[in-house]
Amino acid sequence: MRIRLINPNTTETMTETIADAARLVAAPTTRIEASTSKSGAASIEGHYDEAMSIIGLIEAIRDDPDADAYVIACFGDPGLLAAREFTAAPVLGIAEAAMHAASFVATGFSVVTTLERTRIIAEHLVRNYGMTQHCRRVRAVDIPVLALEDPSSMARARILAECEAAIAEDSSGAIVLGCAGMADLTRYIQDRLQIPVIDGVAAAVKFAEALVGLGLKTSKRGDLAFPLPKVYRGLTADYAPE
Ligand SMILES: O=C(O)C[C@H]1NC(=O)NC1=O
Repeated sequence: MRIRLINPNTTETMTETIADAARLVAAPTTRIEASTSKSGAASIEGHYDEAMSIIGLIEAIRDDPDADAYVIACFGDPGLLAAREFTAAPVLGIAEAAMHAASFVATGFSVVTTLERTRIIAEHLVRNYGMTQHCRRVRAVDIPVLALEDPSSMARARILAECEAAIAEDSSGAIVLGCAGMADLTRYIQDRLQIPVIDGVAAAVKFAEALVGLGLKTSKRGDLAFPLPKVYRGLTADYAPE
């Protein structure tokens, strides 16, 4: 099978980190093809950035209509329901996937994300995904997303310390990494803290494989039916069904 992995921000190097994490767990028969949004912000750190990322996300799906599944590799899961309208293939958001995976291996988990403002957005996701009884706390290390790629930011050490605090203070049995850019930290943290650490990129890839293996596609009844055919002025992501 073939999964289209979409980084909705415009940072190619982060797409490479994400794709490496996906390929590490993908089945031998799964091909991971990664794309970086052609429009929007270099990092997504708020509602506005998420909104600005959705056209690029939809265009990435439009440009690869025959993937068996799609993964939105941004912890805000931007445009998840719009993407599920746009295609019949399964679409996974890394936040939703990570939270469900964590709920299968622990009775409570903590999320460690980047900025305070995205911490609040992650709390909205916890509620929207029905995870309030599983998520003990959402934490932020207060570093910008792109600092994850800067060794001088000490991001790795600060994230590890926040995970240690989560274990000591939150009664959590698992940690969810709250940013696609943290996808390369899973082993580093898990080996040091001896606790399940879930990166949403890896979780989403495996859930995509499972859904495709079950022959499940996105429902086209109700609110996830294909969009009504119309022209969208000024945009390139017109929806014109075959
Ligand atoms: O919301 C965040 O902090 C993380 C989110 N932003 C981004 O550009 N990729 C992400 O996964």
